[in-house]
Amino acid sequence: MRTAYSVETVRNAERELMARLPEGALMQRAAAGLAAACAQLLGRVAGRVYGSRVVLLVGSGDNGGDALYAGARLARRGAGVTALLLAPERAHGGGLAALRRAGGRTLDAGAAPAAATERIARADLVLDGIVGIGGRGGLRKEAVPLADAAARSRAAVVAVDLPSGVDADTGRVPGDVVRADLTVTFGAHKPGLLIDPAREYAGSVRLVDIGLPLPREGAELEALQHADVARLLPVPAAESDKYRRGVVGIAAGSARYPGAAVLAVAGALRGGAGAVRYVGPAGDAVIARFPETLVSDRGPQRAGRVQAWVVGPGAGDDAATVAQVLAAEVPVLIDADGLRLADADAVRARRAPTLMTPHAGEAAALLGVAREEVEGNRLASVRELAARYGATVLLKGSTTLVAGARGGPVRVNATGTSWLATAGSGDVLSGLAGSLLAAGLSAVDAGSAGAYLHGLAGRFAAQGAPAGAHDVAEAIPRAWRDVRGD
Ligand SMILES: NC(=O)C1=CN([C@@H]2O[C@H](COP(=O)(O)OP(=O)(O)OC[C@H]3O[C@@H](n4cnc5c(N)ncnc54)[C@H](OP(=O)(O)O)[C@@H]3O)[C@@H](O)[C@H]2O)[C@@H](O)CC1
Ligand SMILES: Nc1ncnc2c1ncn2[C@@H]1O[C@H](COP(=O)(O)OP(=O)(O)O)[C@@H](O)[C@H]1O
Ligand SMILES: [K+]
Repeated sequence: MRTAYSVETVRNAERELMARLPEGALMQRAAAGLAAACAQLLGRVAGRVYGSRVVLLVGSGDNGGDALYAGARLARRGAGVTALLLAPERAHGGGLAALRRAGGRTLDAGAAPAAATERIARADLVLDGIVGIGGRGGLRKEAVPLADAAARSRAAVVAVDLPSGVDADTGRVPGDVVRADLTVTFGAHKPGLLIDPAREYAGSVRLVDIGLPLPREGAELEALQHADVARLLPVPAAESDKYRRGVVGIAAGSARYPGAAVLAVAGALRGGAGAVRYVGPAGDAVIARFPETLVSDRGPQRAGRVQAWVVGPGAGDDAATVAQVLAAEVPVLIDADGLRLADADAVRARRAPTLMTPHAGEAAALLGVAREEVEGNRLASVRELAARYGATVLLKGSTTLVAGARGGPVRVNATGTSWLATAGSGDVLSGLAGSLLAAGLSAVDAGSAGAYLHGLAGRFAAQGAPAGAHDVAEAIPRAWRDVRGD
């Protein structure tokens, strides 16, 4: 499991550790890890460290200090290092002295802007130490020309702790920001490194262990890895039968959208339940494609027992079916049209788990805000929805977030690919996650393991070329095998 901690938690852990260590020891650990990552990258982009050109963007805080000490280490290995100082009188004193001792140079970026951008243009590597977890708001205007020059330059850009300008705790991008190829972060991932839109600016992320004593409880985010998902996935035991494995009911599709029913069933059949029951007007289309489906036209209450329901994909305006499903005393996944048709009080009154799976537009409609507001504030939005509905909420998108009904760390999933932005792929996810619910996973586990498999399946289906939602469903077994190491 990968975790991310808030700035406040990181600061507390830092204080606790600093009290036990000699002054400056933590920054030296950070700088050593940072310099090692930079040296490795320089090997790739410039052939070697010796003789390479490194430019440091140095702000007024400890983030700049990290960059200066790392720059000193690279200078000692023969790199030509220039520090561009945004606030020369406030730059980290010890770091400046170390860089100068190692033969590095400094330049006042404000006083010599042309020389500063020219250095960046000719660099092999730019280290962004403008601002880290102490930053507020987007980049200040004096830093913007440096960030722009770095974006234009052919240099590899390495962000120190965070890309300067992103919001560490929320993943918001409130203004101008540095775009990095690699972010070297210290002690713990910060939420902004794992959540869009900020994540997109971080490039690949490397964590340097500096020994921070982080609390076992109290992470803001969790990201499942292969091993975590493998432990969650239901595998039939020798004594299993189809009913013990769980039956998932799919109440989806309409005369207008029969395909949504087919795709939800396609996901459900690959989700681990022992049987899939379909209720709705698209029975013929479902049976034609998946003859193993148990089809009923008698409505959810008389369709036979299920261990979980999925309701909503392609449902049109069938509010009565949604209401019947919500009245069932088994876990329910509500997606698509179901989100619009579900009565909020009926959702809150449910005793069995509820998993809601909106995309940003649907989440915005439920919250009564603009879509952009959800996209810019994904973490706050998913938590707010979960609290309002007393339900687990899975917010879809380039990074998928799953917030539990009772708070706790939010699960984040980034296994997906933008090829998944194709009509019907959400229907496949709803069937898949619903099947995992029927197999006995909690709503948070079903949502996050479902999103994990769905994202991987999307990658396998696409492999760099467009894929349809049915291709994604067909690639789910490959994603299972990949996760289980089979
Ligand atoms: N935690 C740990 O365990 C460890 C932390 N370490 C490192 O320390 C870093 C945190 O250092 P920090 O606290 O000095 O804050 P930092 O990020 O340098 O920024 C503050 C300065 O930036 C300025 N500023 C603010 N907003 C700005 C903006 N939008 N655009 C431009 N400037 C802006 C602000 O100026 P002011 O508001 O005072 O005018 C202030 O001077 C952390 O990210 C990590 O790299 C490691 O060394 C070791 C272990
Ligand atoms: N840019 C993206 N990167 C990764 N995954 C994405 C991206 N865009 C969409 N997805 C995923 O694709 C699926 C789309 O679902 P949804 O928006 O409900 O589409 P539909 O209603 O057409 O089925 C979700 O699982 C979502 O997380
Ligand atoms: K930075």
